[in-house]
Amino acid sequence: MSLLIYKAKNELIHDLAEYVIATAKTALEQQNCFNFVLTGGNSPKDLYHLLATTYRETIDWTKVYFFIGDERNVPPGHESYNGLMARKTLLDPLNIPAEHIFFVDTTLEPEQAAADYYKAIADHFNGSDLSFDLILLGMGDDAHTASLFPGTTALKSKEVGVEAVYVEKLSTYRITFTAPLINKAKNIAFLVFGEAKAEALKHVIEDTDKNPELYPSQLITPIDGKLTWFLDDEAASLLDS
Ligand SMILES: O=C(O)[C@H](O)[C@@H](O)[C@H](O)[C@H](O)COP(=O)(O)O
Repeated sequence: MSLLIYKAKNELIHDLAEYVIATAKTALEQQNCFNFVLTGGNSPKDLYHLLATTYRETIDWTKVYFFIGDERNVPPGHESYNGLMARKTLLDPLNIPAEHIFFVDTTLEPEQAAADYYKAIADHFNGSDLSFDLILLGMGDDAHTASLFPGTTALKSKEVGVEAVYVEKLSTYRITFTAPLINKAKNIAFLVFGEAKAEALKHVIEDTDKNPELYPSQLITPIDGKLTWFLDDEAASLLDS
């Protein structure tokens, strides 16, 4: 069962920050570390800024390990590199050390970049279950999430892993967590803002006959974890109340 929280975006961002901090505190109490997967795109920028400023002193950020759920096939310094946005808005302001940041090495060919990234993740978990404490996800107006785009091969993957996938509509490769890897998480939070996503969101959440080829976000069904949707009023405007 998933929980839907929706309200005006400026309030919602504070709810989301409180949720991230509460989830981190639980993980830190239980295991003295917090394995936190960031999302790319524009939706999380205000949240990252809030965590790095208003919520800076609320947890021991030296015990947090940061990952990215998907990456574009561009050099690490490119403006479209998700990791660069995360560094600028969150990681650099918090002075997170390099050894606590696990990003995709896109100087490699996509397949190698994906394989190396998955190995780095597996090495980090050091034989224990690859269950992230929190995975943040955005959603496109085509219902994609991470880089699980409609009609792509990655949607069919049954592997717990990271895959390189060619996205026809973008005419480029992406590197992405597979749905089975995402679904092992203890907590998953979608951030969906704006009217442009309202129709896709209605299909993702309310369609009884699921069609993940068309609405890939429907693949996100945590095995044991909790799924929470953080929606602004515009994105939620077509949902049955
Ligand atoms: O690489 C990316 O862009 C993201 O991981 C992607 O899945 C994003 O979350 C959605 O496209 C929504 O993007 P916005 O937040 O910019 O609307």
